[in-house]
Amino acid sequence: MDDESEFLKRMGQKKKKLAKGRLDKFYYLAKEQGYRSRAAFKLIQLNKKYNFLGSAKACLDLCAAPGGWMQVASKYMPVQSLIVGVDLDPIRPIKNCIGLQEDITTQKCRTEIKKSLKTWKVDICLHDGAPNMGTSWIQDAYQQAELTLHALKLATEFLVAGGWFVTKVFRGPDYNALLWVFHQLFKKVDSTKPQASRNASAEIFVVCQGFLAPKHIDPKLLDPKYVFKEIKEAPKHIDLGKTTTKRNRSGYEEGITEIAKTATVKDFVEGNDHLKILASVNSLQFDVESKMYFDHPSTTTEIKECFKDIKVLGKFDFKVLIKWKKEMLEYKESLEGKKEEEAAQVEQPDTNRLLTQEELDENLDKLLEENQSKLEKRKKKEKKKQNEKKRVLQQRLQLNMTIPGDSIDQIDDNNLFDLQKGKDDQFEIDASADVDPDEIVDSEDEMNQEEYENDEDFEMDNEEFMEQQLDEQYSQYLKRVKGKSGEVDVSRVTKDKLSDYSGKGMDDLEIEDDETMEMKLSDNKSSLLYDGKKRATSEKSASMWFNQSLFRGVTGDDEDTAAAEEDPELDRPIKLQKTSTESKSTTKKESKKSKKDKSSSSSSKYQSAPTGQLDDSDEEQEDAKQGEDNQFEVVPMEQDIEYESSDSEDEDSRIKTLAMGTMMLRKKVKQDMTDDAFNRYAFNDDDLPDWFTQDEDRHNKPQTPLTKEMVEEIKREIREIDSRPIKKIAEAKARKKYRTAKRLEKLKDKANSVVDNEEMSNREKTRAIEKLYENSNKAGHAKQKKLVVISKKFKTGGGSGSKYKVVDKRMKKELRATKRVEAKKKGTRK
Ligand SMILES: C[S@@+](CC[C@H](N)C(=O)[O-])C[C@H]1O[C@@H](n2cnc3c(N)ncnc32)[C@H](O)[C@@H]1O
Repeated sequence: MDDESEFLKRMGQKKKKLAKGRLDKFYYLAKEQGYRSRAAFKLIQLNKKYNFLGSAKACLDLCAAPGGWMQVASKYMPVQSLIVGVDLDPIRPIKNCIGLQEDITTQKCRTEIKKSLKTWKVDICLHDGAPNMGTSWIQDAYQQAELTLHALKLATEFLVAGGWFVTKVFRGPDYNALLWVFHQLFKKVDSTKPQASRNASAEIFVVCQGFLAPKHIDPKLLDPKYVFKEIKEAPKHIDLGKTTTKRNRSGYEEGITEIAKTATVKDFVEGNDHLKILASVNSLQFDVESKMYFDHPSTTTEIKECFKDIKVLGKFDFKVLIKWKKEMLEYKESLEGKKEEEAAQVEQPDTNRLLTQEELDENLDKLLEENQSKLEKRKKKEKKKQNEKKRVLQQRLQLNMTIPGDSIDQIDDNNLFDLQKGKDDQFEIDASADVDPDEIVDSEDEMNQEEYENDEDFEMDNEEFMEQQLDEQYSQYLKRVKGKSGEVDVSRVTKDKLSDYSGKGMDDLEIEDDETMEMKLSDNKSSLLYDGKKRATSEKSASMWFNQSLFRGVTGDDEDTAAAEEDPELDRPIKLQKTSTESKSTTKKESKKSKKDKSSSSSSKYQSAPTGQLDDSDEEQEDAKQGEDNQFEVVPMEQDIEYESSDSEDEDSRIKTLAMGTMMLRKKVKQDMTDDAFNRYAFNDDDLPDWFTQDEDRHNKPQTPLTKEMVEEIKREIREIDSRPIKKIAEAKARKKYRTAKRLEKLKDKANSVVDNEEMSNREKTRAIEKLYENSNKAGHAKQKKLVVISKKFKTGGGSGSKYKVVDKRMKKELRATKRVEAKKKGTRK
């Protein structure tokens, strides 16, 4: 019989009522592997840790039914081992095992075991007993301890010296006393809790090894009356509710007279400190006031069982209880809410009656308050958005993702816009000339509705923020991959982000684009208000903007810039479009116009001039006209041009460019290549999805007439150039070579003179020549070996014999200078 069955048996439950959650993996594993109880895995795990079964020849299993441990013992012990199992309940026969139906506390059991073992002693005595009776844990814990002591008594009788005793113990008041006894009889005592033992269970397994087998054991050592005497005699009063036991013993806490502390389930559910309750009581009781919780369908048998013995609850049970408490609290609140509603219905029978003036005022006040709070929320949100934008902008600036002119411009233009707004309301009226004021209010209201009454508002912000972060990282990634300048990617990414951003249409997209990239040049200087400072900044920004490589090489660019410099009429401020919030209130007409602007921008790729003069298209002329009306002219955004940055070009593309350049030296090839670069169908598509354009940018590269061989040839040339030594090294090497040649020549001369010397004998000549070579070699080595140490403080001095020559920087320089001067003097004298 396993623990849960035992537990439920004690609680008067049947196994069928067992909550499914309690049937864990070991239950199913036991079923699968044919073990009679899940407890079998406890022994398997204990044996894995201590390996007591492997070498045992005889085993006594006390409290063995239904026989799971016996099965394990017969499996892990050597074949032909003797296994005797004893239990109150009958044990179904197990191959090669003996089963006895006895009470282990009786003398009869002892005799029966003796009969079965004959003259044998056992190497291991197992005990997994659980007492069969009891109403509270404390009582059962004592009985468990008592049973363990009985098992130990049997073990001392039948164990061989050095044998093992493995027993289950409940961690209760008698636990330490038991451990003490074990220590008296065994060499080593270990407490462990195998994985298969539930956390919720207070059981623990004590593995005693090396039975000392004393000749005489004091009977008091194994007598519960004595072993647990101290506790028994403590002057404490027991209150165990319905049941009383023959013994008095302490509870969990020292000095507490009442062992079983209880609280009501109502206290637990409705009280403020439910954790404190759980920590301090032994059980929770359903009283009359808790009846509503008792009857609730979520109050399962498992929960009721948990309430009976709080102290043995595990983490999982605690969680279940806390969840249940939460649910009950909600249930209670809903009940109260219903009651209140009913009461209100009773009190307010006629809702259709006419409201009094006071009630009307009250309602109005409420409405006003609500609106006020909404407005405040909106302001806060707007401020937050602005701050966020500023932060992102700063980040981009730090990462060089946005050119400074761009950002300054943005701020300037916003201010410029404000200035206009402040000085002359005419502009605002102009900007929304065709707008029905009611419509604006309505649309704003709608926006508010959407923005501030939506619960997901905050999440949207977070998402947006996250998006931004991702975008930034993506742009950095693109920068690395493609070696492009950051600002281009940023513009694209920003655009992507905006188009992806749910809840924002194309209009928003255009507006946000304005904030980052798109600029407008006003045709009519006089119609716009701006002050000098800002104009200067704008001009600076404009010049920075047009100085970008993007505008280099664009037809007419130079002329336009030059013209702008010369013609004061063209000397005008750069204007950003309105900020997002202002623009949101613009009319549909405006948004339509911006769409047109956008389409015109995409259709005029590679031909757009910074002034935004778009020649042929009627649409564009119309736009220009409209722009004039609104004091704006749209400068199409150059978005998809590939910027070649020589700095960041990788080796391959540099080589390809070089090869192309070489090819283009021939006029015909140059012309062909230029012609091939244009396709009359290219860039004609409007409103292409961003993912498509991006992909196309990345992969749609012009087919060049370059051949592999050409590229390889250039690569080889470059490699050859790269492998050449640098000039200084080459010179030094040449100098060395020259010096060696000279030395050899001198040596040769000397050797010749020795040879020619008629006064010397042949022997003398040979020696003299040998000496010459020796000396020359020595001189060369000595020079090489001389190390120069530059010391600041002159602390380490090298004596005359030292191979180090210690100098300081100053001295070295001075020495060189004097040598130089001397050399010069010599030169002039010559
Ligand atoms: C948890 S079960 C043992 C399970 C067993 N180890 C297995 O693997 O199948 C506890 C057993 O202790 C037995 N028991 C309790 N008190 C006993 C006693 N005084 N004498 C013999 N057996 C007892 C119960 O009958 C019960 O079968």
